[in-house]
Amino acid sequence: MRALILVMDSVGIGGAPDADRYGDEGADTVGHIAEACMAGRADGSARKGPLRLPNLVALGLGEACRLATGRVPPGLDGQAQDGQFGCASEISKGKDTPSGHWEIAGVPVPFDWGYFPRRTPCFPADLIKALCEQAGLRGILGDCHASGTEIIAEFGERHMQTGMPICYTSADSVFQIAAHEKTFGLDRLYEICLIARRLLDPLNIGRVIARPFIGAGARDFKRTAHRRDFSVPPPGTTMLDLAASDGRDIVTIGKIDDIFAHRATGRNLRGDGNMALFDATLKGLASLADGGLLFANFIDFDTLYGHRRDVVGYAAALEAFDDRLPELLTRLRSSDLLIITADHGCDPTWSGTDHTREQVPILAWSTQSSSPIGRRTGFADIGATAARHLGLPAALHGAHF
Ligand SMILES: O=P(O)(O)O[C@H]1O[C@H](CO)[C@@H](O)[C@H]1O
Ligand SMILES: [Mn+2]
Ligand SMILES: [Mn+2]
Repeated sequence: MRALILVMDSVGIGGAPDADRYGDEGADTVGHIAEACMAGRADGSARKGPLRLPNLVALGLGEACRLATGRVPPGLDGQAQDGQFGCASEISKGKDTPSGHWEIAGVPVPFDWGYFPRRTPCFPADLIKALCEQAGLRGILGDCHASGTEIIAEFGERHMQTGMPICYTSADSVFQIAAHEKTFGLDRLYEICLIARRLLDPLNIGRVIARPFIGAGARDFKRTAHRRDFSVPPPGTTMLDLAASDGRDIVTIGKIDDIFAHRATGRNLRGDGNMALFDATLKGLASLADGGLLFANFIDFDTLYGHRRDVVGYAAALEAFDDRLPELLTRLRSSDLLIITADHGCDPTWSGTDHTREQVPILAWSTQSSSPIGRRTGFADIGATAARHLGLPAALHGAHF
């Protein structure tokens, strides 16, 4: 008996009841990608034609979309055959990665994060002064809201010439630092991130993110897999904490350990990209002890395609993930529970480059019959269900389905 939670980062399915408060009314990551595919607007070298997700549809993705928005996205019709499906809206106010993951694990965020204003410079002058003094920097570049790939194209060469790191933010509660892996150095980048982390605690900033990149010039800069997130710890007892206190085996895949500030994150397996992360998931599952929990994050949907507003890439990534699912399903035991979900949306057809407030799918594979999941308020029901499956005490939030 084991429990697996797979988070497809940013794979929202529309219909968040409070989307208008975020300027996201109508945003629908899966729905809009499926529409673009059906209309022939997502044909490229990586893929063509209507969106094909037969395994996710068999797990109930199309039906979950119908619950969230009232309609099945084109190409995703089909009954759920392999499990129960549902959708959930988020309680936490932030539409960011930690808020979504912590809420899944039973800890909605009860406070407002600190954010930086949408103006340049966006960071408080005394913060940057302290950072430069403590880190021995002569200054920073950026100091604005930006897309991470665009800002390294803009400032990367100047960064290489001057040694000043590129600092930027987004609609999330983040302080991101981009620097060249070779000329600036990875260790030095992590070191200044830790200094920034301490300085940003009083401002209630959720994450400092190291964004290393390589390349000789603006045309070939490429971000590397050495990204690190320096998160504040979750503000309550998560299902990971409960599993760890009970001595359970825990395997985390990808950036889950960073998201939970390395608290009760067990053995962590990483991989560069969704396919490597899927390999790591299979490997982690093979070694997962009975009664254990595997918690995985698949980041490419969000970072490579959602934020880049790349519909073709996003559709291809969904299809590639779907393609791998049978490998996982055949490795499950009849006593296991698998839940596939998401942490927020990042509609690649939406304006800007930020996340979108959306509901998330809940696709649960289990041979034990259970009642329909339906529309849930709060992602915490996901963790509550996994905890109950494992016979763990319930976290403070969430009701099992
Ligand atoms: O544009 P990039 O650097 O990918 O940044 C994105 O990644 C950050 C963390 O997930 C978000 O805050 C978003 O802005
Ligand atoms: Mn995310
Ligand atoms: Mn993101």
